[in-house]
Amino acid sequence: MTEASSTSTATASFGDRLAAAFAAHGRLCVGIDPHAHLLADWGLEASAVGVRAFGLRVVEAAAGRAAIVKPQVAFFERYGSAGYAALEDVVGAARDAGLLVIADAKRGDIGTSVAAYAEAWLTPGSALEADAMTIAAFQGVGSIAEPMRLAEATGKGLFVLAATSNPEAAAVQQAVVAGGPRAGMTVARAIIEDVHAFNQEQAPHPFGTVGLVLGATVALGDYGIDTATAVAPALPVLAPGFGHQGARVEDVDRLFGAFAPGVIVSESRGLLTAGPDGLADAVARRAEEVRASHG
Ligand SMILES: O=C(O)c1cc(=O)[nH]c(=O)n1[C@@H]1O[C@H](COP(=O)(O)O)[C@@H](O)[C@H]1O
Repeated sequence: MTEASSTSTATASFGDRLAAAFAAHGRLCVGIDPHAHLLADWGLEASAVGVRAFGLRVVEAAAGRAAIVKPQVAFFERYGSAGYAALEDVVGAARDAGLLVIADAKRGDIGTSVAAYAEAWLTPGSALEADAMTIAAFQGVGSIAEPMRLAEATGKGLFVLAATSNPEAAAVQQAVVAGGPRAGMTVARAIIEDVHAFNQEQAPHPFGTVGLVLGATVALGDYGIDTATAVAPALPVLAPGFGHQGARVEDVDRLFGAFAPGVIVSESRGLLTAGPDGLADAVARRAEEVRASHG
């Protein structure tokens, strides 16, 4: 087998797929967050039927206009097994429509338990199969070693919470690591270093398998994060906080510095308030603004 043919038969990594999605559709991620008030505004009932219809409508509006959708699992979980069935339909429809799906599940636990969460979202053929999931490493980055390996093996991605958009997280994420090889670094910075080290051990791709969640509402310097660091350009960054939480698309380069090439601009309510009839146009406009401001 030639080198070229062996490459073409290998599973594409999440980093390869993310780069392709950026090139085809830009960096906008549309959040699927069926809040109760949005369901009411959209004329949908507060039920599993309502969140299913909401999610499918967002998928329809995002397909071909944005690269990524991010269903917020919590809003589906409220309706128990029927909510999960609705989520399966929404995730499946999004993937069929060519969108990358980041399941916003924010799982975290001891290693054996978090490994099972990762199997649910990242195993090809599983009922909830997504392209990536959000995950918490506040029980130690070592606790997510198994999900990191699974993602690498299956061409899936992970986004590890590091500096989140909510202000009340600052005291924890700016705290200083007490021991081990990252002693003296902030928690947020230590997570970045560990994620980068994992990606470095894998085959090179445009972006690593494991990325970060860095809120667009926070000053990364306050978290001990150097936005000029050389590790940054290869890291996918899920950046929530645009729109409703106050961050602006035109500030991406200023906020993220060297991380900007990997930044996914994520927005939920700011787009979803356009309503079912206005959403497609709102997504198209925001995607264009993102493209105009940072490629
Ligand atoms: O992982 C996330 O997506 C996330 C991380 C973070 O630091 N802050 C944050 O707001 N989020 C999620 O991003 C979405 C933000 O929604 P809007 O504020 O409506 O755009 C919600 O689903 C949050 O759960």
